[in-house]
Amino acid sequence: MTQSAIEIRGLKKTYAAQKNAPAKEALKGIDLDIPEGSVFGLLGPNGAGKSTLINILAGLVIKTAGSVKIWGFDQDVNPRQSRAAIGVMPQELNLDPFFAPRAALEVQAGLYGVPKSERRSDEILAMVGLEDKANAYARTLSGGMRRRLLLGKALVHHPRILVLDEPTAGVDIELRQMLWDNVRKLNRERGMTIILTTHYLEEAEEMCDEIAIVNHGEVAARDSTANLLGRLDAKAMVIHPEGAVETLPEAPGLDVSRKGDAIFVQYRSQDTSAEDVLGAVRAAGIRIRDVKTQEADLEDVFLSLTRSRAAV
Ligand SMILES: Nc1ncnc2c1ncn2[C@@H]1O[C@H](COP(=O)(O)OP(=O)(O)OP(=O)(O)O)[C@@H](O)[C@H]1O
Repeated sequence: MTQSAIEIRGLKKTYAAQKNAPAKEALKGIDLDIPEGSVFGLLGPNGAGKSTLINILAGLVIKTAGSVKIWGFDQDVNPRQSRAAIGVMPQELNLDPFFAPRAALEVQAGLYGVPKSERRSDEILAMVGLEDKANAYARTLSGGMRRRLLLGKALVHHPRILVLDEPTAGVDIELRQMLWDNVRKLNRERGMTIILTTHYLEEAEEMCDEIAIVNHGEVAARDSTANLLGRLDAKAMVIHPEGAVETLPEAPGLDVSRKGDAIFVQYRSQDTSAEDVLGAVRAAGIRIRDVKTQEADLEDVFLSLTRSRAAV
């Protein structure tokens, strides 16, 4: 059986009430096992609790209840070992502006107590493509370079598990590709377990073996990427007719409604083709002036998953 790199049981986090805000239960009892050697995606809408979860793993936020084991080490019993097993690339570009990349890596290694003989700063700089910026001040680095340096910093203590919080939010295609390549390499060649949060379905599809969807502080779904995305094949077509429409088209598998003057048709691409939809529209005597198709986006995905879960 595959070992768990991370084992989370009954994890709860309530942020205390502030002057202007009531207490917030950000995590409501999460149980989650993340298999060793996997690339695992944490998806969820804004405010779902992903950052809270990751920050607890990273030791930056203190949990309210429950237990977390990282690489077999319970955070409460072996805090040092559990922290050493994990590296986190944060979302914010929070770099000390006075340190050049090589110095930043050395300082980080020092913080983690990595002996000089085991430091690999130049190797890491080469890996993230910053060897020619080794001695440039951080404030002179572009956003993309800063992000790569943050990835480097997360790796200095040779962690078994790498956590990437929204690694490609707002980055260009070239950097995204480079980050993906790096992450794949770390996973395949070094067996590193990777956990990433993302808003991009495409990224999750490309990178992750398994996905957990977090919603309102709970795990709403957890499955292999293929199974999960297969459940999300909802599509929609917006059809602008010539003239007014008396009767809406009807056919099995179609969910038809009006959207202003247009006709809005939702269907599943596994069971229904675009031709089936257009055929049903023509069969209702409607002449088509224009058509647009829409893929399900992440919001639809969360809605459909949370709805189907509520219905169980
Ligand atoms: N320090 C804090 N104090 C009070 N409430 C907080 C704090 N941090 C987060 N929250 C609240 O907890 C909930 C979960 O937030 P969290 O940042 O974990 O969500 P998220 O899924 O990471 O969202 P995003 O995708 O926007 O980063 C939100 O309602 C948020 O407002």
